[in-house]
Amino acid sequence: MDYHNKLVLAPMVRVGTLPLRLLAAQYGADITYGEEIIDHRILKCDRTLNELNGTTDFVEKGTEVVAFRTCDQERNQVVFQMGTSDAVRALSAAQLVAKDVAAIDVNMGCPKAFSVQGGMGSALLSKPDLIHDILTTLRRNLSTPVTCKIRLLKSPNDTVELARRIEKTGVSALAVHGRKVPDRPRDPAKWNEIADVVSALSIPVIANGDVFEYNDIQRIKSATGATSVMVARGALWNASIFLPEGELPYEEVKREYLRKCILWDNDLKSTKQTLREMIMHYSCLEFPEGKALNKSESMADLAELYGQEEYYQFVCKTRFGVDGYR
Ligand SMILES: Cc1cc2nc3c(=O)[nH]c(=O)nc-3n(C[C@H](O)[C@H](O)[C@H](O)COP(=O)(O)O)c2cc1C
Repeated sequence: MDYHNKLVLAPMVRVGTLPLRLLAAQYGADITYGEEIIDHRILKCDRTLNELNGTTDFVEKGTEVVAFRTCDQERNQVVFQMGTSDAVRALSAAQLVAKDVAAIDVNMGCPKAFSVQGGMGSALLSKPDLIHDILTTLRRNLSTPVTCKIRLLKSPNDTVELARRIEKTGVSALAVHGRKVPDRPRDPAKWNEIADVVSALSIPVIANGDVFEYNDIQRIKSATGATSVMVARGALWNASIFLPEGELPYEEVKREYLRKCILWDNDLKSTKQTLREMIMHYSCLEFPEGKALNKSESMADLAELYGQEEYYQFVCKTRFGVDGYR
């Protein structure tokens, strides 16, 4: 996988499922990360071919819960991001999905209590030996490219030192979110500290933080010297951010997102959560749309809310040969 000069959809838990990834790709994202999935969880899954959708599903054993869904269309651009705190477990988890994805990424930036208490996410940042162990184990045993995503450490020197150690493991690229662990999303991303990492490394660095419109892509590249740019919230709010000719109207993007959710039979909770995030950015959940969204109990309800009943019926008939839908 080539990490030079790429536009990247960031990993986003609950929202970065197949429809958002395909939508971002349709609008120009070259590489699309899936939401972080914990190694323990993927290890409890069976890999199954879903003939109704044409997808490859990783389904939690004994249930119908899909932990990770992918398809051929994204085979060469989807990155499986994993939460882990153990090299052997990480390898077993990665081996399950490796041949269905373009790369494996390890999340080393998540500051949430759930991750940190499990020794994952940003807890890894203070354990360079464990980072080395996890990344070298993955690298040596997989033919799929391996990367990781970090946050900034307390001082620029600490970040550069860690980034150099990471580079030595042989990872294909390093994504740097330009915030420190205690920083909040509203705190400005420190592009200058990403620049320090870029100048110290030879591997491609993917710069991440505060890209909210297409022009910011060039701005962050110039400010950091990074070859590639990763976008999270900007793409969640309007996935057409990757279009050089300018963003499409948000209403249109939202409808297109829902159509992809219908087509790929996306999880209802994830669909609603993503639509909620979009609405909260542009409007307010207390308005009729938000209230109706919160009340929706099925994909059929969502199709009706957004005037997609015909499309929904068409997909149902094609998939099941009947009008019904799960
Ligand atoms: C809804 C949401 C979910 C996120 N989930 C993940 C995740 O699963 N893994 C991860 O490494 N970062 C996650 N992040 C962090 C983003 O990938 C990104 O690093 C951060 O939002 C900064 O980029 P931005 O300024 O473009 O939003 C998440 C961010 C958001 C907004």
